[in-house]
Amino acid sequence: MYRIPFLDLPPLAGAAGTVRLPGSKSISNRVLLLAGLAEGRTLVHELLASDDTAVMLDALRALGCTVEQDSASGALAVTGIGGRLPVHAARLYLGNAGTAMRPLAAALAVLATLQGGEFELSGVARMHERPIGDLVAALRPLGCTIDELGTPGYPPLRLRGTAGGRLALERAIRVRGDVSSQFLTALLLALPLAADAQDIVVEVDGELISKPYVEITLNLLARFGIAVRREGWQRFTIPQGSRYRTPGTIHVEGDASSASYFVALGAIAATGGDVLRIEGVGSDSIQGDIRFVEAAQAMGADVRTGPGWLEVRRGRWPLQGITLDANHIPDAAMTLAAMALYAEGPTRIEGIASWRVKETDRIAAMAAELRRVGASVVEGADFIEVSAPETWLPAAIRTYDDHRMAMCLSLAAFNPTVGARVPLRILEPHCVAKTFPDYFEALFALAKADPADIPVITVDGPTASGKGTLAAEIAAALGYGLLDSGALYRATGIAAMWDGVSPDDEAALATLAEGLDLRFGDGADAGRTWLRGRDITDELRLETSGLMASRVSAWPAVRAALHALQLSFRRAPGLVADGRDMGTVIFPDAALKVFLTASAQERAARRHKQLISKGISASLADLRADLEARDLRDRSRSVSPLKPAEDALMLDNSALSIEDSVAQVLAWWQQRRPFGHSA
Ligand SMILES: Nc1ncnc2c1ncn2[C@@H]1O[C@H](COP(=O)(O)OP(=O)(O)OP(=O)(O)O)[C@@H](O)[C@H]1O
Ligand SMILES: Nc1ccn([C@H]2C[C@H](O)[C@@H](COP(=O)(O)O)O2)c(=O)n1
Repeated sequence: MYRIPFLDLPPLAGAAGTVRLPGSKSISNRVLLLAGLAEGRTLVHELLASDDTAVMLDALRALGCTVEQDSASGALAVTGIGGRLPVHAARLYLGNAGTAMRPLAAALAVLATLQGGEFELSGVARMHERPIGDLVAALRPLGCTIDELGTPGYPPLRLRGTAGGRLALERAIRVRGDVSSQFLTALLLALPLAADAQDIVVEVDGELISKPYVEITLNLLARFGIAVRREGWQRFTIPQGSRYRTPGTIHVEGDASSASYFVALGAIAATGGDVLRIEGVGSDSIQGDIRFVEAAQAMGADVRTGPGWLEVRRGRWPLQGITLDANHIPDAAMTLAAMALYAEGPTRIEGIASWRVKETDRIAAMAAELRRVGASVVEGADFIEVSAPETWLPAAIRTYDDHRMAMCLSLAAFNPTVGARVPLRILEPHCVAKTFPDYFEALFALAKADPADIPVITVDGPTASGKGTLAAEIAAALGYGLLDSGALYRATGIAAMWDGVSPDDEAALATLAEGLDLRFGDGADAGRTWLRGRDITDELRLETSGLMASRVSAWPAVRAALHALQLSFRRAPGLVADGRDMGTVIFPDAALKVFLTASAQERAARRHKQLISKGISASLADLRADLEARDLRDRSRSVSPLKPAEDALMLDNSALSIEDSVAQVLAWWQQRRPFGHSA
């Protein structure tokens, strides 16, 4: 996940490949709560790992459930409380997870009333602005004691009761259904806790919105042994004697709302025979948002489906604007507003008043951010109408701590498909952690870009000037990839030493370089390097390897052999490359070129300190002599000598800290980008 203040997306021109979706948030949190209330152990496969499920898991642990990884299956094992509270007091922090706050509030209100206890539920500031009053209003007449600790009608809440209390269940429980279907879902998930002695009836006031989410609830309740009887969408009966029974094992299907971004991506950018395949959700989905596919098809997407998969190609182009009542797909409908950027005629999405009480006021937020990229937008209390930009603008997109804002607006980066070529900045991209922590990684794995559009920052300079350190920090700050080009020459030198190839045998060295079986680790292995399957991370940094690299790199055939490999590192969202000729030869079109220097004395002192810290003794004088000899060879060779590019910015960091150098380069970078500092 990109934990950085902003992520710049280069103009993206196409998309193809396969994406495996993370588990559905709605299913994950319902399954977790049901498993937590049930008796016995439930193995949950393909659970979504995200902020919203993390807060639910923390809550279950605090309430006395056991949550562990099952080593045999790799699934998450939840051992529930069997409807009996082992813990009678807890303070639960639920972030911004509506799917945790509402059902837990109902379940703990019921449990505290019947078995005694005191529970406080709170969340982030926005959670305290998201309504819960209708649920409180449904629970209080039953005899639940609920204190509203902040603004009436909103979390935080305290739920309390004394053991032996009873619930007034003789009459139907009434709940409003026209603000959020989560209130009904919360009651349906919680009330089986009290169905020992009688049927429990819940009646909905007003037109129930987001019915498909209630269908998910009913479907999962059935999986846990609760067969709710439904009369239309107004009356629901939980039969007497209902008891949660673990199904033993349950699989969470991929998130249909998350699928919408990739369906849209295929419709916009899977051209010329390319296909975008989405795995984890398909024609057999129990999620209402799967019907987003119909809306996307109406706009022109070519979508084929099967059990557990979707395949998308561009169909009609440009897409076609539609008018749709999206009450049945409230979350995925946001993606239609992003597709509207590529449509002929306006796209009007109606029946979406609930957007205003989600993670943010999504109607206002979408309107503001779509306008930022150049779209014309009309908004109303319960609709939004979007027309494609006449002129695309490079924009810094605010995300309002709303995962869907970030994911939807990222689709604006595909503007080269309509003849524009503007980059996009997504502010606070880590908000996607709520449902799809690796969303941007998944997007970049599918996206195609013209290499010329992928920004490169080069850092060249003499040995031990701090290039590697600076490049790694800049890459981390921008979420860009990293090319340590010296490592390629070092690895070639190591391979030559292993194979007994002379550093003077240009042809043999070039053959080695050409077939270099080199692998750079990522994730938990980031920073490690393997040559022919052998870990050479430490060997790579030895002074002997550096000197050998300096010798082999002087041969034109070796440099030619490594050229294409270096270019292949230029991938979205961008690259920081360090070496000797990054700005002069390999990436002459780099957007920013830095030539980093420091005095020989300072560089020798740094190298000395570095070696001593690794327990390697070295003489300062010898080190200085070695690095000066290496610099001389690197500067005076006939091909790609070490020298600043004509358009490089010089940075002498002899008297600068690492932080100062990083800040300077980031400041230069900001000046080069079209976004300015807007937020
Ligand atoms: N601005 C700085 N101030 C102080 N120390 C620094 C600075 N920049 C880097 N260093 C330290 O200098 C040492 C050498 O840095 P680094 O390995 O990044 O240099 P390099 O130019 O990549 O070297 P090489 O060309 O040999 O790969 C490291 O221990 C690093 O922490
Ligand atoms: N782009 C590059 C990178 C490195 N080299 C050569 C010259 C260096 O002395 C040697 C080791 O590089 P380091 O890891 O210290 O950056 O490799 C080069 O010629 N061109």
